[in-house]
Amino acid sequence: MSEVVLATYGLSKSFGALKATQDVSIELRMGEIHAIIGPNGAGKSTLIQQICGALRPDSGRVELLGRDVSDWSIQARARAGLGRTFQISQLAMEDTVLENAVLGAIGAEGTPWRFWRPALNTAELTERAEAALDRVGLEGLRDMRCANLSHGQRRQLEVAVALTLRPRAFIMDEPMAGLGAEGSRTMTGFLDQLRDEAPILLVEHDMDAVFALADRISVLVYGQIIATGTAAEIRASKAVRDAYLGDAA
Ligand SMILES: Nc1ncnc2c1ncn2[C@@H]1O[C@H](COP(=O)(O)OP(=O)(O)OP(=O)(O)O)[C@@H](O)[C@H]1O
Repeated sequence: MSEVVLATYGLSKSFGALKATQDVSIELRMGEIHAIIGPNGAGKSTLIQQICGALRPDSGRVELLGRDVSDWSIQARARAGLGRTFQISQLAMEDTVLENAVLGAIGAEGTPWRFWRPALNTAELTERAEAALDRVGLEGLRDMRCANLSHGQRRQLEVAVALTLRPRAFIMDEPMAGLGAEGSRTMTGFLDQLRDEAPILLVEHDMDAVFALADRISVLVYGQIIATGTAAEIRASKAVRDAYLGDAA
């Protein structure tokens, strides 16, 4: 079995009486896409936030590349190789595609934010940013203002920004959200290739994309993982049908 890159052990988080995640243990292995699915309010965002370091769990721990990162900041986890794309865009709309990617690369180096404009001349950063744009197919749009990109192109740029960190593991929160059929196909094809570079923990409501991409799927319901398995195993699971997928399986 391939190497575990990212793992949670017994992550629990409550908001008052509400148990948003309960004893969640999952593994992300080299080369795989592991999807987390579940109904609205199941705890998917809460889980991701605990993995990224935005929310402190009540109990449990997070390991990245075999190191316990539970007490590390978001930035420290990112520098250690945890790449992330967000549900809500973090792009600087007035800046160009290349400038946004360079911003990501600067984040990777830990350079203070205010120095970023002069840093545009730093060949290494620009090279890293250009390589990431190349990788997502946006190389022809490097001088376009981000505000002028289509929604799908912005999603691609968000992945490029994350790629400038040279992540060892990716966390993606609904990368298909708001994409039309063609945009979803493009993104699906892209994620399919990306998994070889860095495994992806994928939270996604688009079940066509999940079943097309995921090597393994974990189903989260009321904060608990009720099943983990291949797409075929998850489709066949009575517990999953009853709790979530119903006839969609
Ligand atoms: N900061 C918070 N304070 C109180 N309750 C919260 C907070 N964040 C989330 N919750 C609650 O925790 C539960 C899990 O929410 P979460 O957003 O993690 O679910 P989700 O699976 O990501 O949902 P969706 O698919 O709709 O994004 C929900 O009942 C939500 O209302």
